[in-house]
Amino acid sequence: MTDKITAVVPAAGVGSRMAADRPKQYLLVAGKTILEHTIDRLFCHPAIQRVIIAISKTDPYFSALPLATDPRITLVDGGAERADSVFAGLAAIDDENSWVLVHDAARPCLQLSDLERLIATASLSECGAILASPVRDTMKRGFVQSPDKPQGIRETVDRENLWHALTPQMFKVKQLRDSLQHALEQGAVITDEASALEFCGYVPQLVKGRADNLKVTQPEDLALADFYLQQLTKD
Ligand SMILES: Nc1ccn([C@@H]2O[C@H](COP(=O)(O)OP(=O)(O)OP(=O)(O)O)[C@@H](O)[C@H]2O)c(=O)n1
Ligand SMILES: C[C@](O)(CO)[C@H](O)COP(=O)(O)O
Repeated sequence: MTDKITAVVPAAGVGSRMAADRPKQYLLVAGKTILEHTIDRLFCHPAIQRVIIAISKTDPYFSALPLATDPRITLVDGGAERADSVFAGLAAIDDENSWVLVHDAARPCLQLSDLERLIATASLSECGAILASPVRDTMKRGFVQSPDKPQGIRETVDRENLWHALTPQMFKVKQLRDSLQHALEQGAVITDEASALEFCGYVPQLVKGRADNLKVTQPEDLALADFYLQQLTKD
């Protein structure tokens, strides 16, 4: 079992799809900012003793949070893309043989049971593991018929063994740092940590996670996140 894990939380995004008056990680839900809920969820696990948060260089919000004086928190400057922010977080970890768990600031509803299962699986895996949720809907691939028309259906995608990648995603620091560096240097499009390892030929494992571990992305997600968080505080 893994007794010490560092978490890296990319929180330097602008939340353009949310179209709010501030980045979505600073919107209030169930009495706190989304970022604060996310950090609270991570510290629920005793193995997570340090959280590195990547925030924008011009972030005016973080310093007003109680988190700003939490000794378990380290701040780093985020980058242009999520992968750059994660890479900056990894640079703040000295022990490259230790475990790192990357979790989106925008996923505040993570449950301890999922965190425990991810850690248990990843710590026994050669290539780490990620939380993921099996696709439940019929999946279509669209195509642009013309700029002024809705996309048409190109095909129905076989959803057998198709998953939504979630976070946290957990790996050994060196394996993730080297994979991310190589993939980015090769110009690969990296939207999650596992895709960097895949690019380098590794096979991370999928751990079935709860579908309520949503990434708050657009306005209608706020009410759902509030509902889920209210349920969590009742437990
Ligand atoms: N340059 C970036 C971009 C994103 N993120 C973080 O990565 C997580 C997942 O990204 P996403 O949901 O896409 O957030 P945003 O990029 O802020 O949203 P949008 O794409 O709507 O602008 C978020 O916690 C976000 O803060 C980051 O740390 N650095
Ligand atoms: C990492 C991630 O949460 C996996 O689904 C997701 O890719 C992050 O959101 P983004 O919009 O791709 O940055």
